[in-house]
Amino acid sequence: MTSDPAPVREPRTTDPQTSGGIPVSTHDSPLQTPATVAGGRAPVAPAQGSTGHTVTLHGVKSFYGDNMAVKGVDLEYRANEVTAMIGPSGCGKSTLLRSINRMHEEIPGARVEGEILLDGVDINAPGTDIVAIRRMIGMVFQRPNPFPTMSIRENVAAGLKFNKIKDVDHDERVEWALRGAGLWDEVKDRLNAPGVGLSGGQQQRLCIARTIAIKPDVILMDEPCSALDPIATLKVEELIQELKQDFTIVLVTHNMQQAARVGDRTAFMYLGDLVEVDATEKIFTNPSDPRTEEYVSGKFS
Ligand SMILES: Nc1ncnc2c1ncn2[C@@H]1O[C@H](COP(=O)(O)OP(=O)(O)OP(=O)(O)O)[C@@H](O)[C@H]1O
Repeated sequence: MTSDPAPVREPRTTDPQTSGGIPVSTHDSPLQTPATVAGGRAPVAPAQGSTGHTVTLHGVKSFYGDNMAVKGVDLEYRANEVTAMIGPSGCGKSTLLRSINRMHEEIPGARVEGEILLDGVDINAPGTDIVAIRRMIGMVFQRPNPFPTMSIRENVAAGLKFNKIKDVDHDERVEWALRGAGLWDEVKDRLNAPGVGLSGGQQQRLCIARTIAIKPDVILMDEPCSALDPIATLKVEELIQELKQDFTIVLVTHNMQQAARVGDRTAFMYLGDLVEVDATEKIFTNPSDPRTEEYVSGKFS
């Protein structure tokens, strides 16, 4: 992080009008359509005394056609925590992640069963506004994916434009997000330069800035460091630690050291099942299930 004050610590609960332009709704749930009003929303009420947001999974099953890739997961992603998701290749980590912001269903034949609750509100309820969900549940992908024709500034402001968030000063929000992503000092003198001109690690932090610019409640990260060198990885890991003060973070990673460094809790998945979730230290030193023990001790990968 830079020496600048971490802007992501801005108390978001006092800032409902600029909290991402998520729909204000006259419906029972702020996720319901039709509801898009630029710039503000009635926030999904967080637990009293908390600024954070919780995602709760009840019996979540994710299918590709007849193939059940996620086999009934019960799990709570707690506010202001990083939950690391680990497990061997193909165990369903990414599928579960994409189910949480309704990206899974974009794949033909794919569907989800069970309940996914954001602060108690079912994101799959009939009439739910998918755009609103993706605004509240942001995602950072494996490979940095800045928009190739856009400048650094435009990349960060893109989410504000797409979501028609007009009642905030875009330049201020761009600076806020870039500071929050620990990138401001490196790019403040070249905001109009192309985003793709940055290094891989900087591009990933740019994508994180783009994600936080619309102030989501939850950030899903799918192996965000897998394309980065160790120094850039460390920077992004430090950033994740900072961001959890304002966001609920789910981090899919193949890198067990990363889970140990960054995760408050770690969830181990195997063959589509959630085997266990616990404090990261417990998972790595004294897990409850022998399969977890075997995996974290490197007996299979
Ligand atoms: N688009 C798809 N169509 C059909 N099956 C898929 C698709 N994507 C994933 N799968 C299957 O779903 C299962 C879970 O895959 P997923 O990518 O979620 O696992 P993962 O744990 O994230 O793996 P990795 O660590 O290798 O990324 C696998 O059996 C995979 O083959």
